[in-house]
Amino acid sequence: MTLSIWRYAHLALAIISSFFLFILAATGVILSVDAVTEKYPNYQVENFDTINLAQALPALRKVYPEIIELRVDHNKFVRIDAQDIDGNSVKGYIDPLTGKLLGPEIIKSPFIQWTTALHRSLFLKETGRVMMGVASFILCLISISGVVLIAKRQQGIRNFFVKINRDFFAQYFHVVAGRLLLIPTLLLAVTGTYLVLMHVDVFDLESKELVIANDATEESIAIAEFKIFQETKLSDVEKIEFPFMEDDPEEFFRLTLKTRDLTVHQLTGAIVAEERLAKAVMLEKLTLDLHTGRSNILLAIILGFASLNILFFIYSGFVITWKRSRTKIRNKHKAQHAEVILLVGSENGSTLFFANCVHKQLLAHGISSYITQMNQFSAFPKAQKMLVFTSTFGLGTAPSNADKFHDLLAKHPANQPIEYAVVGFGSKSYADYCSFAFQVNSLFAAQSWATEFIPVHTVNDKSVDEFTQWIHQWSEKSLIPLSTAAASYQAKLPPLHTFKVLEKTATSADNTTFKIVLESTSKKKFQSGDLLAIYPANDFKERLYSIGANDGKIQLMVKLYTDGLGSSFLYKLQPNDCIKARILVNKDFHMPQAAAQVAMIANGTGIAPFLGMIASNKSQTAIRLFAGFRYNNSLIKEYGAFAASARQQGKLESLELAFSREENPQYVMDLIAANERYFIDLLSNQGVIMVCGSLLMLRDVEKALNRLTEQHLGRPLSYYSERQQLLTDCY
Ligand SMILES: Cc1cc2nc3c(=O)[nH]c(=O)nc-3n(C[C@H](O)[C@H](O)[C@H](O)COP(=O)(O)O)c2cc1C
Repeated sequence: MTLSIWRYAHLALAIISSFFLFILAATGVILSVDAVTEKYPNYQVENFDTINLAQALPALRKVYPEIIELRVDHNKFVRIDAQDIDGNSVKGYIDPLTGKLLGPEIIKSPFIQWTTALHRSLFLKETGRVMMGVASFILCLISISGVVLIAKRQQGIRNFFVKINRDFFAQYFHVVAGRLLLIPTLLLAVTGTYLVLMHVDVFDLESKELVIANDATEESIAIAEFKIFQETKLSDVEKIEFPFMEDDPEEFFRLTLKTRDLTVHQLTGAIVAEERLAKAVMLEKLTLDLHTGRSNILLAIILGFASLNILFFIYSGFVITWKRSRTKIRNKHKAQHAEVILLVGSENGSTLFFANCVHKQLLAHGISSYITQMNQFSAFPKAQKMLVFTSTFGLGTAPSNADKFHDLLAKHPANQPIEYAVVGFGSKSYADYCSFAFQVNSLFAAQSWATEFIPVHTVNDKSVDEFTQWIHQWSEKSLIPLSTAAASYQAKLPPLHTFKVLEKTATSADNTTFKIVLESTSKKKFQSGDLLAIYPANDFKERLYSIGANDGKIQLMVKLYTDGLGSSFLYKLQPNDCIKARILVNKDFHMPQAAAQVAMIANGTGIAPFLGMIASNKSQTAIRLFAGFRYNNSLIKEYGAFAASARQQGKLESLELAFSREENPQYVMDLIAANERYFIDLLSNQGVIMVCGSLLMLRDVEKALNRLTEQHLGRPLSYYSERQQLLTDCY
């Protein structure tokens, strides 16, 4: 909870000031480049810091009989405004010991002047300065809240600089750059704020005057003898105004030094008046040096990077926020009425994304699903199933939207039995891998009303493959078909394409399955086993069909349900009609390339991808097809004809059929039992079994195969499925 307050403060401050910070940072980068480049060409002379005025001024007077002004800038370049012996006006950088002209006066380009004005005040004068000052102050607060967030993330300030595990690019670099450039960023922010405060007269800038009596009796001496000139280094000088008329005792040298202003008698060298600068003015100069890096090239470069990094912070900060908030929780059903409850613990939004993909599919299947954050856990009187999707943070602790779950679960016990399943999202780079998910699993296990539906499952680094493994398990046990295609759980959905209907068969009294052949108008590539996602109601409701690829065309086998949204939509289509759909690559259910032997087991429309795989079995893999149907109807005759032709071409070894509603009812499990030896040999010889069709059939097939492997091979079926020797796609 406390994390949230800091995070919200950090975010709110960033949002409020982002526009101004963007301008400050972008112009800051330009000005820092200018601060670096203005040091080239280098007009600083050797041993500059040792030269005093008693050395420099007499030498310069020889070369320039009339000097109006001498300035020493923050680069330690000496600039003169004078007339030379020939009476020519000279304005430029000189060697203070020889008077040699080193280069012309540099005037800031209009672009730099424009950038400076924008940086300081947005061209809005005093109002703009105040706005930029406030933005700088907010940057201080953002930096401070950022430090707190990093400390919390690192489990304490002691671990501030401990290695950071990479979650995703924007977040990783936001934190890494935040740590690296914290000091320069704070420096920019504090000095920027102070400079604005100076300009709005918050501090006393009055110089204090201290008049020293002039000793009128002193004799005239050469300026090289002036004590004050001997004591004053050029490096302490900002500006010297020379007397207008030489020898006139009423005309003085006026020296603006770093810490004081002096009026010096031009004949005797006596200090006539001295004004000491207020501390605030000196501090302002120092602040300006620190803010601009104008007096130190290394500082200018570091500050330039810090400014550039502020731009990156703005970008990465918004990416993080977008990722956290991109998945919107939308519920169609009320919590009190929902049968399936999805509880989500997510810090950065990725777990919520996975959970929401499941939620949407459940809704599309007409299941009353309700998704909420774990910290919103309350009474769910109609719940039958609870699915927990949670990440782990810190040292195995809850994400911030799940930290109250422990208490809430105890507070709201259910009055009905509920089956739960927990999916943990984490990273193996942490010692406490998914430990919060395990804690939650144990919490549920301790509730009298809760029964574990399937064991806790972990997902490392947001692996879609590992997540679909859980989907397989959960679907198979619940008989609720969820997509096992990785593409269904990726943030970037494949694009929609237009598909033209080429052919569609009709259903008949003894056959409710029809075939529809589609062609992609954009020549989109696909393989048998991929899925076609259609949107019959033109909304989020998605229906998936297994693709059988046939000569570059998509062949679907669809069972027509009178109230089926997807099947009736497809059945109404006529040749030449076009639909929008997307192809979801289902690489876990492609024809295995390395296997010498493949057994294909299907029931009903599950035969569709196998028809395509057999038709394109050019490598003549030894395929046997085992298929179960209800009736031996006209469609089966077509399959028979297809199989006979495939066998002739060497693409298929055999087709074995089982009919459940004919005389001597049989199921595919009976076909497996009748071919025991074949299946045992196939698995021991690295062959692959593919299953497509109903989840119920899959469950029975797996039972039958497991019995075989345990009895004859001494291993459970899971041993072979882990080795990709059992591929399934059931619904
Ligand atoms: C600061 C931080 C601490 C983390 N701590 C753990 C941890 O202790 N155990 C773990 O398994 N994963 C840990 N992770 C990894 C996340 O749990 C994992 O990236 C997860 O997928 C993030 O999901 P979310 O985006 O829904 O929050 C941590 C990640 C971050 C950024």
